[in-house]
Amino acid sequence: MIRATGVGKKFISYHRRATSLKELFVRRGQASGDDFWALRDIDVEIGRGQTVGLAGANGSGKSTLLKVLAGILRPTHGEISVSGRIASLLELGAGFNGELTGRDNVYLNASLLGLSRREIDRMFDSIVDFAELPHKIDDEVKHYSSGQYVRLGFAVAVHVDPDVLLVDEVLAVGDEAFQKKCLAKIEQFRTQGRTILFVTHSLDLIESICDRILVLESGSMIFDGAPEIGTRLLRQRLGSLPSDGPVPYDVAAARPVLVTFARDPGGPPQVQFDPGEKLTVSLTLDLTQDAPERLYLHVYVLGQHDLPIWLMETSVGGIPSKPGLFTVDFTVPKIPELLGAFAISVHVSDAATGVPITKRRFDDLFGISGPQAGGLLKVDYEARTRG
Ligand SMILES: Nc1ncnc2c1ncn2[C@@H]1O[C@H](COP(=O)(O)OP(=O)(O)OP(=O)(O)O)[C@@H](O)[C@H]1O
Repeated sequence: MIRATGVGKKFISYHRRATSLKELFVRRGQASGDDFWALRDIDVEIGRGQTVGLAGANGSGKSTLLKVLAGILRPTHGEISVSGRIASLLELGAGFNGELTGRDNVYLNASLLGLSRREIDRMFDSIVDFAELPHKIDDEVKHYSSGQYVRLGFAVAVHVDPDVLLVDEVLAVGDEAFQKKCLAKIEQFRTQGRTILFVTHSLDLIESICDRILVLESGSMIFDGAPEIGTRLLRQRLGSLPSDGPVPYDVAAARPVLVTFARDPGGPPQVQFDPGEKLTVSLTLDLTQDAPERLYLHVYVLGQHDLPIWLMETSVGGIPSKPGLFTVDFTVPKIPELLGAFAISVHVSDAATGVPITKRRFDDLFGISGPQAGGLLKVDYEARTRG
């Protein structure tokens, strides 16, 4: 239904004008004069009928990803494919023309989504009723409050019978009664098997209504999976949950849930490295209360056909016995002279038996590139032609 493959989005920082106060604040502190990657290497596939929450800190790339998926921004790299009618309610300012009346904007917007004039005529009153704006519908939209604007945008988006609904955090602008109405509509869409992707800072909301959470950090997708794990991870990253605090959890004894690659521990995630560069492989594990002590980790770096290239281990007891999510950083000061794409496989073993209690191979890859085009090892050589 929605597929993004290798999607990156670069903005040029020079003369970048903030279009909102929020952006102005978020952008402060970013180096100017550089290319700025708002999204990097995003691979995601969302199937029909899924309700997915998109979360992450301010400026992590959530709105940019929605705009790229909605076709409003063109990705710098990668491919997007979406099947079905896609309706989106993006940030204020995107979608409506301020000089036109609410009525004209409803017609314009719905016709851009492929509805005929007659179809729009038929649903017009229902849209206006849903938005609760009958007295305002013939005013120019630039005179609407942000809440009124969002009401109308949401009303159009849900009336055009979309297969895919993309909703930005704008819902938070509506008052409580309207938010409830929107959530009821989202719930109805869910039961009708439509696909919903929405941005929110409310992790409680994600836990209560989503099948899945995507977590962005500095433009990279650092988690894609179960809401209860993703929200805990994000709370930890945002500092609202102590990393060693007891968290009730009882699905498995120890589960590797996330791998990220960076130069330094805690540094910005990256997936492309050069030989000789520093590499940190960070593994996040989820440990339950009854996890056995004396656990240790084996981490295999796998090459093509899952061939183990090298092994990294913690010492026995290198995993806390306390429950919760924790991260182990394996830092390689100098990447060997290797080339290619590498995956990670993790075994959690109990020293008492030496038997792995959990294994997981992650699909996330990192690449080591160099001037040489093929092969696994970078070998110095000379080519000379004789005769
Ligand atoms: N048109 C643009 N030109 C340049 N930079 C941009 C543009 N739009 C967004 N950015 C930058 O890209 C980064 C990601 O922005 P985005 O709005 O996607 O973040 P977000 O996760 O939605 O944030 P928030 O939670 O604050 O809404 C930010 O640093 C932002 O300043």
